[in-house]
Amino acid sequence: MSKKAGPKRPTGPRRVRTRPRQRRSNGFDLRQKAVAAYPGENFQATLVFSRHGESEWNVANIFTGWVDVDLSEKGLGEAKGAGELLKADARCGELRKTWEERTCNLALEAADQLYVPTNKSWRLNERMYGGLTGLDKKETVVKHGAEQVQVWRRSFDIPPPPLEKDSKYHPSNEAKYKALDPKDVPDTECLKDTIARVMPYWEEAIVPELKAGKTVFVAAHGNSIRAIVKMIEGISDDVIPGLEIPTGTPLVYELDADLKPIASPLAVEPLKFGRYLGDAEKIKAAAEAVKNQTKAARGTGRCA
Ligand SMILES: O=C(O)[C@H](O)COP(=O)(O)O
Repeated sequence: MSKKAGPKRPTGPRRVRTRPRQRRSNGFDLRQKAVAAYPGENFQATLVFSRHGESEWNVANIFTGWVDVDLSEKGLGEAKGAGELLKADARCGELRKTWEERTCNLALEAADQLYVPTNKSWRLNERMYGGLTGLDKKETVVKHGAEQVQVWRRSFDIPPPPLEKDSKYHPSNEAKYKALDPKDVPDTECLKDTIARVMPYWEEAIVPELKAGKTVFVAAHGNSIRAIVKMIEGISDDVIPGLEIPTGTPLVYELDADLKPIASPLAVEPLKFGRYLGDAEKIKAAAEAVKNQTKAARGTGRCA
């Protein structure tokens, strides 16, 4: 069968390409890089977490929970630094974030990705610290003892004491939470409670983008990130107390077609799959500093 002549190609001088071929978006190149880096792993998508940059209450060592506080000068720098690291390593396709928008916006601006579609949800908020909200962490140790405070901070299923409904820190007294179903507004939360309210968002707002092969950047909080990471890494209830999340430091997961994490040689215990971007020694020291926020000064028994 003779080939039917296709449409007549316009005659006249051939258009000379005056500009170099437009490079595919970095996203595609980085995706190719990731696919090439994990041959045989059936790479599907990249997931990046970053805890917010250091906040003013982190500096003051105050239990924060759902209270929305500003970033410190150092935290602003950390947020920008996270974006600079992202720029080199992960082209975000989607952004999921909490109400704490400062870190996201600064990070995406530094990564030249302010155009990324964003979505925010209270479900990514920090664990609600209940009756500890607004209290100094070291003074709380002096009052209740280091062991009890460690249980409240890092146990899997033992929450801090509930916060009084009439407290100025109770979310039900904040306009931005007025639309929430009252049953979703906690008086206190343990990590198990945090997981229970983060997971519906993970399934509905993050998984579909990952399944579409997009790089999703989740800017959230120490314990809401611990909640998702526990599930991704398969960390047990008795090991999870040992996981600390430093502020403003991108944590990258490459996921396979079943959204299972691909092991990374750069992962640091108790992580097996996630790799932090940045200086490993600085990151280790920052995670240790989070752990030591409740440590009293050596030998005095008083708070440092
Ligand atoms: O809510 C807070 O105080 C911090 O953001 C997390 O505190 P933690 O490291 O003591 O859990």
